Amino acid sequence: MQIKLSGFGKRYNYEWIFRNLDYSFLPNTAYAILGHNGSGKSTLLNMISGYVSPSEGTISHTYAQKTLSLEELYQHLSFTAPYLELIEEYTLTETVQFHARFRAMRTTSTTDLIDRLYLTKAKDKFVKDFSSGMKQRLKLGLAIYTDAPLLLLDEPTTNLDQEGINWYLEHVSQNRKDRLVIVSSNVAHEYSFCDEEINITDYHYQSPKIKSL
Ligand SMILES: Nc1ncnc2c1ncn2[C@@H]1O[C@H](COP(=O)(O)OP(=O)(O)OP(=O)(O)O)[C@@H](O)[C@H]1O
Repeated sequence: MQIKLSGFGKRYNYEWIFRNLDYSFLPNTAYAILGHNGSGKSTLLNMISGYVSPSEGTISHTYAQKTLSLEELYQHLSFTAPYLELIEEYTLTETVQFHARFRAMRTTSTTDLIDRLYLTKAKDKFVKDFSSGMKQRLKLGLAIYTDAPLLLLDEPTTNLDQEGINWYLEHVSQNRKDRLVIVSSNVAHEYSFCDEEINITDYHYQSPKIKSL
């Protein structure tokens, strides 16, 4: 997967979040989008996923020498973020089975994925009874092990303790080969494996009046 942003910008009401972003995300590379709280990291990740439209500029997603339409893109990306919800009424096993009905997985079976999550003992537990760290591990596991060439992770270690962070780093590192991985973060350990860093604040818009001061 390759992604090209040209003259990319986002404005909410009258406020430009970022502007004039020209960037190419190359295949088989891991990128970190960095910046302080409210700088626009999640907005950019959502735009890369096709969920949020740009206010100006264009984006293209290319896979196997073909430019993907928005509908095709959804089958080629895997995305998780702290604000995305799980179905609380399902057990862990039901959650994994439900997900696997719609998406091809890199794991061999439901049990295989649950074992990789180190959540075997919780296989029949309802998601609503999971701790916040268990939920985050489940969301990350579903994202990392979905067989998609584009993996987007927004603040991946939210709610994880040190053991959970180690688990995430091990599994994302094992599964980054042959994929484009983009992580949005302001915590160093979340993106230590990344090859490239983009600071979204470099693309913050200043009006010509402010610039000249
Ligand atoms: N739907 C929206 N409508 C209006 N403003 C929005 C909307 N979504 C985001 N914003 C604004 O855009 C800016 C960037 O938000 P965003 O969530 O992308 O930042 P972030 O860098 O991911 O922050 P954090 O590190 O806190 O998660 C913020 O000022 C936010 O208030």
